[in-house]
Amino acid sequence: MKYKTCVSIAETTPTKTKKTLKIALSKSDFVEVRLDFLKISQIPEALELIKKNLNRIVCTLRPKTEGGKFSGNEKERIAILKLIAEYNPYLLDVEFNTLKKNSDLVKYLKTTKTKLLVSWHDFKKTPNSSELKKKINQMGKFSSNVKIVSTAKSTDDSTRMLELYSKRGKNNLIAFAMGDYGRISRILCLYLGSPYTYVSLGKAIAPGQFSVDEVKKITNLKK
Ligand SMILES: O=C1C[C@@](O)(C(=O)O)C[C@@H](O)[C@@H]1O
Repeated sequence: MKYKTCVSIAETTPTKTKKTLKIALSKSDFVEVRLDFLKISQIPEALELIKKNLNRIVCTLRPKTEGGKFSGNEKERIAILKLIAEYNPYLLDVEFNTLKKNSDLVKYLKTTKTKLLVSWHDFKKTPNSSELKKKINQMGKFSSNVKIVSTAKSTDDSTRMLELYSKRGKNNLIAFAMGDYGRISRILCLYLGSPYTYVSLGKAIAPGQFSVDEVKKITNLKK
């Protein structure tokens, strides 16, 4: 069994994105390109530069309200999400809150072949089990690829996120917690069925992220 990684990259120019992507792809199964770190005008160029590798790329365009850096307005973000969908990446990450508010976008994405990863983050805490389960059920209405990420303030918070794997039904679930207390869940999620875990190339872009080398060392202990 191979435990898979997804390196998150967050560069600020299309050229740097391409360069870092090459390194990331040589070390990791998948790469998440955080397109929200680019200026709006640079995103089409970046997509052209990386299109050859999009079958291993998760595209993310996170708004500021969800912890991202996208600098434009929501109308612009929706238009760019539609553009990204045309490139048919391995997965297109779209927030649950965005999908709930934009039935037009949901309809449009259905007309493309793009596989959607519906995501939800809590940057402050880990909700209780029943809230988490309810959330997953609601998210599953948009896609069978579901990602739910919380912030752990205790080991118990982290465990609660991992318990979700026994309730995932038919969903491809990615569930773990950010923060120091969540670090263990970034590894254990792999052993519970997560398709991959998010890692960095060295500098963490989210609280508690391991580097790709660290995760490889750990997962190679058990083959
Ligand atoms: O949702 C996630 C997970 C993440 O926040 C992490 O904690 O590793 C990193 C983000 O780039 C990605 O979109």
